[in-house]
Amino acid sequence: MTKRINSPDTEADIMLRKCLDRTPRTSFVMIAGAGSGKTTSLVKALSHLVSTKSNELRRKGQQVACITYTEIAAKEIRNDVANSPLVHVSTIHSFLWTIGSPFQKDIKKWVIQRIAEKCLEIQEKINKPRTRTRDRLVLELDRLKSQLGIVESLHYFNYGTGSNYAKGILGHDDIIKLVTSLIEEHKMLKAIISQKYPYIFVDESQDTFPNIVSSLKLVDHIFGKDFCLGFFGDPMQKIFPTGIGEIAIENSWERITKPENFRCSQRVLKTVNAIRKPADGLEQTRGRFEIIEGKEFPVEGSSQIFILPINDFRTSNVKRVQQWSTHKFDDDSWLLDDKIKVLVVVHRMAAKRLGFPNLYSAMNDNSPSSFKDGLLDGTAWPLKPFMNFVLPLINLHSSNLNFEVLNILRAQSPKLTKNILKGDDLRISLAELKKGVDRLAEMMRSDSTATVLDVLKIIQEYEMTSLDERLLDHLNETNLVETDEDDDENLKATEISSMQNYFACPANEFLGYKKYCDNESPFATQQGIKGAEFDKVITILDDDEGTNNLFSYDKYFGISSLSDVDKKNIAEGKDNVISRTRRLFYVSCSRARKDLIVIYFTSNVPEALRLISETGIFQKESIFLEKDLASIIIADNL
Ligand SMILES: Nc1ncnc2c1ncn2[C@@H]1O[C@H](COP(=O)(O)OP(=O)(O)OP(=O)(O)O)[C@@H](O)[C@H]1O
Repeated sequence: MTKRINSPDTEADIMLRKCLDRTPRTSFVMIAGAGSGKTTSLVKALSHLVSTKSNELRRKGQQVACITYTEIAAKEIRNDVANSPLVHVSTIHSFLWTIGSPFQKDIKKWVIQRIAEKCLEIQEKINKPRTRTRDRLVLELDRLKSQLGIVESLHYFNYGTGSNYAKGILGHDDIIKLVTSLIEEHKMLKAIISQKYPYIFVDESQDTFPNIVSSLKLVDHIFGKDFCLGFFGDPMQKIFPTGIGEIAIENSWERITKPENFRCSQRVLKTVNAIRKPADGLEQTRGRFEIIEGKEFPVEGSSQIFILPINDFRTSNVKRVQQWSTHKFDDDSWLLDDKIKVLVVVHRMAAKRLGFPNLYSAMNDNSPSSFKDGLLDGTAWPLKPFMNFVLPLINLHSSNLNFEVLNILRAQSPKLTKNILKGDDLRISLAELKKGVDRLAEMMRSDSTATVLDVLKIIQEYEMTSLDERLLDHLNETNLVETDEDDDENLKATEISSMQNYFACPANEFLGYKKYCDNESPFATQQGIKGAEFDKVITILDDDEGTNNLFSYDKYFGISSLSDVDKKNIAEGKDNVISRTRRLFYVSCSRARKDLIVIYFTSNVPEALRLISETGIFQKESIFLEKDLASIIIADNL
């Protein structure tokens, strides 16, 4: 059994077990702060159901469903419940596809309707008297209309990274829209869900799409007697704009809270509580304890901030702070990559050190916001052929795992999926694909000069995986329709220039980028480390390095003034730059089990010092400046 299961029971765990034992079944929301053990309670609840309901679940062919935010989190939970076949742990997209994919006729109807909606939107644009791009829009309309004909003839739709209707592939966004609408419309699907998965738990529920919550609530509404929906979350940890935040609790539901924080040392907990205070006033208790010679002691830990100027020495100043910490704490592990976690908002600093500066610039600088956001976790659509195909493929290829290489090709290559090949045809196709794999491996070597475009062309030439339609449009320079002049921002033009920069990037920059996304470097994003924890955390706050206007530490601390839009959002009680940044800061600081160092780069150090001293987030003696690093000398090219 794992550590999580062995954690002592809290009142919340006992309350949750009682809730799960109740007939008729009762849905619930567990809402509690960072490090309070929500995921631990979830794992214990799964284990309780496996031990108390296994006969019933087996007899009825049922499973307990557990939806996690990432595949990494899903793996951890599967491990925690010893891979019990009675527990179905998956990410939301894969769960929805498991539910929706048998309804192929309805899926086809939905896709046809979706294309028709898109046609209508384009037709409306064509009808506008000021449309400059009528000719291109007409072409786009023709293309969509011809897709309609192809889709009519398709018999099977599959789930992929990006939608390609003509090839029968539905991407992430479409899966969410499609399956939630199927659940909403079909009572039979609601019945099937409640019969197959009588318990559905959702972890990190604050970042779940609202339409997923509402469609699951519909299942509960009709079949609630035999169905239990459980959400585990913390609205203060909502990171993504698409997340629901707080889940409204229905009348018959149970609300379970947890007052403790089991993760953070005493010092870090004080910081975390002070960050949260202006939001909802929640003050967590307890903090981390350790057992020494059979006795429990609170872990004191540390929490400090360095306020440093924005200059050319930021990267080396981070190193200096690490060096300073080794002296201060008499602990060399501050210099070891695998002992610390450095959390950044945007990654230029990480990108430079890990060898993907061009990829970073192409996807971040003057690019559409979906590219910038998707760069943070590897989900931007242009990156997907590399993240989901090229990198796993060359990794297996370099380890001579030919069978696994073949499995990827079997699953992804249209050469193998669109026709059932046998005998010589199959042999010829496989030999061709092998050539393609060898060429890709060559192009991705660290000494190769191949560009992203070169790699994509090879994928296309050898039909190794199906490429997203948007990507194909840029590759083939087709359908690059520009938006109307009366649009606020010429999004398509921005996308076109970003894609040109992206195509010109050295393809092997993806090697460093992958390390970054897989958390194999000390760097991670403040957005990407939900649910995780580390002994030593360095959080870097630097608006100057980022162009993501969702967050601003200068605005949060009061160094720069708020825009009219910010003021309007605040006045109207809407989510705003201050509340978003506070949540990001809260999530990143609350990852530290023992020691936390915040490094804040700002253009106005004296003012930042004054304002931060007033917040009470850090003790006065824990606030440091550049002069405190004076004795630390390291090479500036680090
Ligand atoms: N009852 C408990 N007793 C002691 N330690 C616990 C208990 N519950 C959880 N922990 C420990 O506290 C830490 C945080 O737990 P967990 O990750 O489950 O919290 P969480 O609420 O899901 O966190 P977050 O929302 O910040 O991601 C883990 O190290 C876990 O082992």
